[in-house]
Amino acid sequence: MGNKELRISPSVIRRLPVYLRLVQELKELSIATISSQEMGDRLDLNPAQIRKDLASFGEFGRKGVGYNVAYLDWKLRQILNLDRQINVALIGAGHLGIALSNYARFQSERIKITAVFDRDPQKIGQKVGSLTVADAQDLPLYRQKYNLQMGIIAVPASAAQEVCDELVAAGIKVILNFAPANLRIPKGVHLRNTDVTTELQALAYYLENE
Ligand SMILES: NC(=O)c1ccc[n+]([C@@H]2O[C@H](COP(=O)([O-])OP(=O)(O)OC[C@H]3O[C@@H](n4cnc5c(N)ncnc54)[C@H](O)[C@@H]3O)[C@@H](O)[C@H]2O)c1
Repeated sequence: MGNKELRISPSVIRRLPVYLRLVQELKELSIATISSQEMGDRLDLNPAQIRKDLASFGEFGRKGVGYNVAYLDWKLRQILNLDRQINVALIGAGHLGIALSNYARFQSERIKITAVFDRDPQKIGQKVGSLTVADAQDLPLYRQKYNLQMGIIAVPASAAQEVCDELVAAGIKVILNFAPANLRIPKGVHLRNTDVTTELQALAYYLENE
């Protein structure tokens, strides 16, 4: 990973994949150019914000013409390092791990689950899609062999910190955690948590009381 992200705020980085998703939709609709106004309408975002976000990476829109969709696609992928294959280590070949391994959309986005690990002897050696579940102890070996750069934690909360530490020790610095646990990470490691339960709990607030 380059040091380019250090200059760009995390909130801008979070919006870039949203722009990229819109760009994919536009490509499917054979739309060749789009203005920041139209992007804002489609994404429910302020067009000035979009222009400012994109301008952080240089001038690539033209006044009165808008953004060239193909160029935007190329540029966003370049910024997000999605112009190359990113190999992912998935830890935990349980219900969620298997579902994630079979989720084809990652593949098309150049993010590929290249190795699946577990520590349960019953699971090690089993097939998950086209992959064979490996022993979690062998993570450092696989990390080198397959250039694993990203980790996904799909183990129970009780094992999540230990797995996180193993990923970090193996040299993986970018981690997505699905376990409902607050993980400690050293400086230089980037962690994102996704917790379906807390999302649902927050949504439950909006239910009307009967
Ligand atoms: N299943 C879901 O729909 C879902 C949704 C959101 C979040 N989650 C969270 O994702 C995590 C996994 O959920 P699940 O339903 O797949 O659980 P699961 O019990 O089906 O699978 C967990 C797997 O992790 C493995 N494991 C445990 N400790 C390990 C370790 N130290 N190293 C390597 N592997 C280890 C187990 O052997 C098992 O195969 C949980 O934290 C859960 O809360 C699950």
